[in-house]
Formats: sequence, C-alpha cells, structure tokens
Amino acid sequence: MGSMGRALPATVDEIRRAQRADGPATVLGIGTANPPTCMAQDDYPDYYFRVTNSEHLTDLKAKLTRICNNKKSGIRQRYLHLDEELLAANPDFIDRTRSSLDARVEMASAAVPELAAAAAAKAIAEWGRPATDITHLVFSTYSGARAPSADRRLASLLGLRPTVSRTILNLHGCYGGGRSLQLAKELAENNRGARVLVACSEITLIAFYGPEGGCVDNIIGQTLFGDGAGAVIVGADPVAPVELPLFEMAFASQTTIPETEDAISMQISKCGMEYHLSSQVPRLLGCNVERCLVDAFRTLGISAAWNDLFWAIHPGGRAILDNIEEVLGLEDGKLAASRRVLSEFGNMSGTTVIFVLDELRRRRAAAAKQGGETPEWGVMMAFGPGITIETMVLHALAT
Ligand SMILES: CC(C)(COP(=O)(O)OP(=O)(O)OC[C@H]1O[C@@H](n2cnc3c(N)ncnc32)[C@H](O)[C@@H]1OP(=O)(O)O)[C@@H](O)C(=O)NCCC(=O)NCCSC(=O)/C=C/c1ccc(O)cc1
Repeated sequence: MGSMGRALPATVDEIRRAQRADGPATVLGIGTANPPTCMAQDDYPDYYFRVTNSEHLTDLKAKLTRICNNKKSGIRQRYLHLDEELLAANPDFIDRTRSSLDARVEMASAAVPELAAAAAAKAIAEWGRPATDITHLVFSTYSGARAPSADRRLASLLGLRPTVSRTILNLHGCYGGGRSLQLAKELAENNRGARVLVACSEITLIAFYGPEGGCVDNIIGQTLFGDGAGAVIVGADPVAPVELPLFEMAFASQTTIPETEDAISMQISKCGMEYHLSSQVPRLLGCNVERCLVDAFRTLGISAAWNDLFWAIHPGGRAILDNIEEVLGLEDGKLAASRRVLSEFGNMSGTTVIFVLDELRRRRAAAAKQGGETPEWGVMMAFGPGITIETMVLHALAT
C-alpha cells in the first residue's frame, strides 16, 4: 500500500485484536519500603501527648492508650516519616487552627515519590527487566496536593521513558492500592506488551495533628496509620525465562455501599488533611463483603468454599479483620498475612494491600518449600471512603 509497502489490516476489529494481550494480567514483581523511624505502639500515647503538648487531656489520653493496646489495635509497631525533629521545626503541625498546608505539601512532594522509588526499585529488580521497559505508571497517594505530582517525579527518579503513560489517583485513601491494581489489569490486558508499574506511597505527615479540640473519631487515625510505599509490576503474556508471574488477575470489581458517604471522609484543609472515621465501619464492611465475593465467583463460574481460598484483605483495623473473618466463617490463620502486616506496619492506607500481597507470596513460597498445600485461588480486597469495596480474584502460579 503506497509508500508503506504493505497491506493494512482489513478491519478495525483486527487492529483491535492485535492491540490486545492474549492472556490475563499477571503480577510480575512486588516491592515495599518504609521510612527509617519505627514507633512501638506501646510508646505512642506517651509520645503523641508529649510532642503535642497535650498531657492535660488525661481522659483522651487514657482512651487512646486503650485503643493503642496491642491486643485491641492488633498493631505492634509502625513506621513514620514525621519524627520529633521535624515536628520541632514545624510546630504549627500540632495545632489544627494554624495554617500548615504549604509546609506539609512541600515535605510530602519530596518524600512521597522518594519512598515510592525505593519500593519500585525492588519490584523492578524482581521483575528482571530494565525500568525503561515500563510503558504505564499508575501512582496512588493521599499525601500530595500539587502538580506536576509524585508520578512525574517518580518517573524521573527511576529513569522511565518520556513516553510512559502516567496516571495519578489522589485521595482514594485505603482503596487506592486496590483501584490502582484494577486499573493496571485493564491497561495490561488492553495494550499488548504493556508493562505497568503500580506505585502507592502514603505518608501520614499530611494528616498529623494534636488532639486539642478534636474528638476520637478524628484522631483515632493517629493510633492506626503508618507510612509506607508499595510497588507492583503488572503485565500480560509473561516472557519466559525472565518474567516469572506470581498471580494472575482473574476478575476485578468495585462496589459502593449505599448510604455510607459519611462513614469515612478525608478533606484537605489549611491544617493538612482532616479525616473522620465512623465506628460503624467494621460492621458495615462485615455486612457487605460476602455479596461482593458471591458476585465475583458467580461471574467466573467457580463455586468456592471461602476456606479453600487464600486471602489478601486490607487490614483497615483489627475489628475489620475480625468482622470479615466471622461473617465468612474463615478458619484461624486465613487472614494471617493481613494480621501480620497490620501488626508490623499499621494501616498504611492504599499501600497496605501491596504489603499483604508481598507477605502472602512469601508465606506461600515457605509453605510450598515444606511440601505444604497452598490454595490455587484467592481474593484480594481493599476498602476506603465511599464506602468503596475493591474485589479482585487471583489465581496463583507455582514459581
Ligand atoms: C482497633 C479499633 C480502633 C478499636 O478496637 P475495638 O475492638 O473496636 O475496641 P472497642 O470497641 O473497645 O473500642 C475502643 C474505643 O475506641 C472507640 N472507637 C472505636 N472506633 C472508633 C471510631 N471510629 N471513632 C471514635 N471512637 C472509636 C470506642 O468507642 C471505644 O471507646 P471507649 O469505650 O471509650 O474505650 C477498631 O474499632 C478498629 O479496628 N476500627 C476500624 C478502623 C477503621 O475504620 N479503619 C478503616 C478506615 S481507614 C481510612 O479511612 C483511612 C483514613 C486515613 C486517615 C488519616 C490518615 O493519615 C490516613 C488515612
């Protein structure tokens, strides 16, 4: 045909078929990172009330101490970017009547992509191909408020190609990781050869403030949330022997629970990010997860007993895991990966589900090494404002 020298495909359908991948999206590498400062949960109430000059709020401190208790919170330690030195240099951070957004955004703009880069470097190393083979980047964070955003900076830090298609998801909160992975699935399956880097990076400094003038539902996050970044490489039709798929993404859906708009909220304000968590969240999730799972498996035509699956549930809080375990009748240990991540890192919002996936594959590899049976099919779920439930059915591959 003319100067191009060969015939064009006959139909748009043919072009479309050639553009799409053959197989499902797969997970090809996972990496995680945390800031260096580790805070023991038992020490947190003393630390929090001391650095915020709030020792006089004795009732509130007693309540936060009760919530922090390891057995109650399920948390042993968390990693935090904001340390005492940074707080001393930014005293406005403790006072929610003062304007501190500029300073917080300035700090987060540097720290969020740097933490993401540390996690992404590990995911890319495991994947085994050069960063310049990445075609798409999906970045999720609640900790930024500027453009160009953390995705642009991360692309520079990793030396990605200028043709990389970047997407930033902002303020999805705890379902940001689930949403990013679902988006990566669509991108990988609809673009032959695509290699998608998913990066989630969450730093609580944007939402740190003192207890003065607050009530428990908008300071409870200070006792539950931690900082971390997670990265996943997603692509279809893995190229052997370099690319070793860990999980196939078989199905993905999102559900919004009606009339729960006010249950979880986050809002950028002059003092950073204010949030509100209803104490009904664990119950609301408990009442709604099973319907999402039944719909997912019915669509796939698979009949599944919940205890025959592996589980990667976002550990939003200990009570959330307890409720889900109870409604699904899960055996002890089925949510072990989620509980372990909650214990060692706290709730790192959207990033957490990537840590759970990482923990889960380590546990599966260790079990397989000892000749143990590991379920072939499993579920990843994440939750956040909306209330939004992200569900993904995974099929594990023996590697
Ligand atoms: C570990 C908890 C917090 C406590 O355990 P529990 O078994 O419920 O214990 P209790 O029933 O004995 O409650 C202990 C105390 O905590 C109180 N409480 C219990 N949840 C509440 C409550 N949301 N309000 C306000 N009082 C409460 C509760 O009233 C009680 O008060 P008191 O009787 O005076 O000791 C548990 O409730 C729990 O896991 N809750 C789930 C937390 C949750 O909703 N997480 C998911 C949403 S995550 C999200 O949206 C992220 C936003 C975000 C925000 C900031 C960031 O930096 C980053 C992200």
